[in-house]
Amino acid sequence: METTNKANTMMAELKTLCNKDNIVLSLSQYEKLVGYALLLEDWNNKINLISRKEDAPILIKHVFHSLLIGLFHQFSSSEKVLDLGTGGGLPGIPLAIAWPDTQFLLVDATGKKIAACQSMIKSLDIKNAVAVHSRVEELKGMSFDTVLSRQVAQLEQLCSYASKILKPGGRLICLKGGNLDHEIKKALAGKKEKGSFPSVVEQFPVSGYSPCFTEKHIVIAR
Ligand SMILES: C[S@@+](CC[C@H](N)C(=O)[O-])C[C@H]1O[C@@H](n2cnc3c(N)ncnc32)[C@H](O)[C@@H]1O
Repeated sequence: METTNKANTMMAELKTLCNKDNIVLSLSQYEKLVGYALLLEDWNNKINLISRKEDAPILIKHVFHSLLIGLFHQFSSSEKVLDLGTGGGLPGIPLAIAWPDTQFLLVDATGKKIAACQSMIKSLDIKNAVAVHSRVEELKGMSFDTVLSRQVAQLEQLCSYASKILKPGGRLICLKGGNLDHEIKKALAGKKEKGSFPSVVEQFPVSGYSPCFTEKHIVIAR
């Protein structure tokens, strides 16, 4: 009974935010997103997946934050997406729920985090996401239209990984915090060693979407 009340309150909160920002989702997608936030909280009590600082609800700080990528990039049905360093499934699981026709591969170097992702994907019956225990450098014979990454590495390093696995014309989309000017300059300066990737880097502030996202940006490298 208590869990149902908590889930209903969370659903109402998420709906308010999504409606305000024109993120259109069905009831079953809201249920899965709330279900994911609850499972992530449970798993986080067992293994370290996300920060344990209780400064903001998981649903906003992690789930809604991941969904914001969809406001800056429309995923398509034929698109192949990699979530590099997914940890507990961020941003890959919320985006797979929101974009059920797009295929998401979630990879992480830590096996127990991937085991948690696999369990959550199964419990939530998410058909378009697969979680694999691997370092990104070890993915062989695979290429992607889009590489996503949240809180994994400096942009220059992420561009180096992405340049080897992106299809021509693909993009790297990162969720990052702080002042990124120096990081972006370094990524652009290092492009000669990475087959001219990236040629363009854009950053979009997301602080307007919630007070939880002060100094946070979406960075898109092409
Ligand atoms: C700070 S966590 C962030 C996890 C998640 N993206 C999030 O936003 O909560 C960084 C994750 O990246 C993974 N990682 C770092 N380098 C990696 C690599 N080269 N290949 C795969 N995973 C990597 C780590 O194992 C760790 O789980």
